[in-house]
Amino acid sequence: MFEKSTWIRLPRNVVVGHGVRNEVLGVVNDLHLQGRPLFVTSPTPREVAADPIAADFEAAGIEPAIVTIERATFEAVERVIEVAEAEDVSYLVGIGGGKAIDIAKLASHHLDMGFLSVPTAASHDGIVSNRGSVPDGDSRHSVAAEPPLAVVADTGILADAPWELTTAGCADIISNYTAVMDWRLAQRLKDVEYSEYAAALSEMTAEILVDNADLIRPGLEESAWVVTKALMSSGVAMSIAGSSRPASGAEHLFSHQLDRLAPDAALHGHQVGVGSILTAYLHQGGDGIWRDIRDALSSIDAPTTADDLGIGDETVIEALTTCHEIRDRYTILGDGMNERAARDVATKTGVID
Ligand SMILES: NC(=O)C1=CN([C@@H]2O[C@H](COP(=O)(O)OP(=O)(O)OC[C@H]3O[C@@H](n4cnc5c(N)ncnc54)[C@H](OP(=O)(O)O)[C@@H]3O)[C@@H](O)[C@H]2O)C=CC1
Ligand SMILES: O=C(CO)COP(=O)(O)O
Ligand SMILES: [Zn+2]
Repeated sequence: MFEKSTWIRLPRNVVVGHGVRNEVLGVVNDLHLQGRPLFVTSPTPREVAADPIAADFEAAGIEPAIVTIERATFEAVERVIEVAEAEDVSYLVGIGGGKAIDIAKLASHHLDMGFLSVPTAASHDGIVSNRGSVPDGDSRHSVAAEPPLAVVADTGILADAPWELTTAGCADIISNYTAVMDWRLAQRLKDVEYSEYAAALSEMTAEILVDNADLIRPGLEESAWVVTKALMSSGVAMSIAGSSRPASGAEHLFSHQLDRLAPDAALHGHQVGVGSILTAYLHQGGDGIWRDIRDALSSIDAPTTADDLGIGDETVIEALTTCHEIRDRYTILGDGMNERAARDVATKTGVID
């Protein structure tokens, strides 16, 4: 008897375009959300978007509660939950980059409330996904969470954000190539659950982005449009898979370890991009696609070396040799690289001198 079942949860409304910041209230009405919202944001996105959106709500007679978080931590999730309970809110709106959206997503899951995703930077592919990514001591959890009921992505805001945030989003997408290689490897060696549809969507998203690399230029609002669509598509791949596997392999483990070894040195997307150069080489050797990944990153001004990331060569080696321990996710790193092998791949790919 065939007993397999799946439950894919996706946003009901996706609104993308110039000036759609003004549509958040309309989306709330369309979803029949009642009561008071809690806006979860971080310092810069608060100024850029959360305060103006709050003014729209106030003009309509709804006074949002607002909580501003500084870092993506489980303590921040708890704080948001406490504020939500104290302020008697009915739904959440995550307004910001990856940290604000992840925290809103996790808190809404805990509270069993809907949430809206309002990205202010095209910097990560968690905009739509049903996963939250939070560091916890020596490990980093990819936690099942509430997917957004709706996404409102204002390309005007995204295009005005610092250019490096957009190149970080591109690099997060380009890293899908190696994430899918790791996923297929884990399926072959460890029989992990695998979805061909999610893998194909994730790879195709990276391919479309690379094919449109010439449209991705600073100051062009069309760039924000191209990148945001790719970020959403990658998030949908994660939701179809019910895991971050289509978009997170060993290159993400490398980045998560850098977050511990060199906090705030570089953006998530930039770190995973450099990780992807390294792990593509590990998968396929010198003749494989590592050069294409490096050239694609370089063509959009994303970092390709330790220097570009602002970290030392030894930090790269430490991250490479230890990041397999971060979580129980089988990748090309297997049970860990030794130092000589790590130095070899990092030197041959030009990531370190
Ligand atoms: N759940 C998922 O599936 C995924 C989750 N992630 C997670 O997302 C996070 C990375 O996202 P990322 O967006 O890089 O991180 P942040 O949310 O930390 O944002 C990066 C920086 O951009 C700033 N910023 C955001 N919007 C604007 C704007 N419009 N103008 C100027 N500055 C702005 C933030 O300012 P400020 O410091 O003031 O807030 C911050 O300094 C990581 O925690 C990662 O693990 C990434 C991919 C997928
Ligand atoms: O960043 C992600 C996908 O781009 C997902 O992050 P995790 O590695 O925490 O699952
Ligand atoms: Zn990522």
